[in-house]
Amino acid sequence: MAPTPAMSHSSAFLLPSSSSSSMAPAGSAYVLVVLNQRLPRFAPLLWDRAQVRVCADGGANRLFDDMPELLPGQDPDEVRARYKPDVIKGDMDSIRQEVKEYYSNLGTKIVDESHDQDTTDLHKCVAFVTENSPIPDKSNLCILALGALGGRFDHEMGNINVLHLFPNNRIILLSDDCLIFLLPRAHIHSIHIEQSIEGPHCGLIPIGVPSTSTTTTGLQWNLGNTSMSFGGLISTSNIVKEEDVTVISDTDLIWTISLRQHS
Ligand SMILES: Nc1ncnc2c1ncn2[C@@H]1O[C@H](COP(=O)(O)OP(=O)(O)OP(=O)(O)O)[C@@H](O)[C@H]1O
Ligand SMILES: Cc1ncc(C[n+]2csc(CCO)c2C)c(N)n1
Repeated sequence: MAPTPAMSHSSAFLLPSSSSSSMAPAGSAYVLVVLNQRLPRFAPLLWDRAQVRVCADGGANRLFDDMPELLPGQDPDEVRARYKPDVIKGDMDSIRQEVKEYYSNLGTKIVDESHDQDTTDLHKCVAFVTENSPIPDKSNLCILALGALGGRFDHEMGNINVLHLFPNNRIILLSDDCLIFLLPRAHIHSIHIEQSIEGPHCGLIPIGVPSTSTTTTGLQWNLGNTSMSFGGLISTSNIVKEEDVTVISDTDLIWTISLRQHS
């Protein structure tokens, strides 16, 4: 039998610049996707670490309005000119005209897909990144979606669906309060916990299909060859207990962990 492939995960991209281990994990190429919710406090930090920056439709309004507020004491016009997205993509029903013109005049590529009313703006942006982004080695790509959680429930579910639509891409959904990513089935997942910025609350959730066998280490309530399903057991309000958590499961699972508020 072929050995189970290993996959490691880390939130080191959220470590402050002063931290000794704050650099992106070796080789990761970050792409930022700004969604249409208030920018999280760490947006400027992740912007600087990203190689490509994309706004999903109304996300461009948030960049325009919120970035100067996150950087008080700096000239708002200079901030706006400095934080110029590479691409704005979506069905363009939420971006304000003045914002579209402003970034278009700065050279941002505008991709209007108003004809497609069957896929979300996040879906459109992830498709753009995986198909067209200038990053040469797509295997190192990690897409950080800002403002993906904590808002309208239909949007949150649409965002989680994007994780399942692109199971072979690393996509992390972020808000000020927590992050979420997919653990594709049949890998041994090793999740390094950055204790200064995340935890202790976490969850492992089988969205879509029940798991018949999930095994974990490093949690207060570990699973041992346990099945999970909606209507049965799902792991919420769990607690990380070790620096590394391992998960193996026969179906895709969602991993979520709380973000510390002082970070
Ligand atoms: N309240 C929210 N909660 C979570 N994600 C959101 C929320 N609002 C927007 N998003 C994300 O930002 C993307 C762009 O948002 P935008 O408001 O431009 O979309 P939209 O298609 O115009 O929404 P709708 O027409 O349903 O209001 C969405 O595709 C979604 O991924
Ligand atoms: C069954 C079904 N439900 C909802 C929509 C609407 N919808 C889904 S994604 C999207 C674009 C949002 O920018 C819109 C309008 C649909 N097409 N099909």
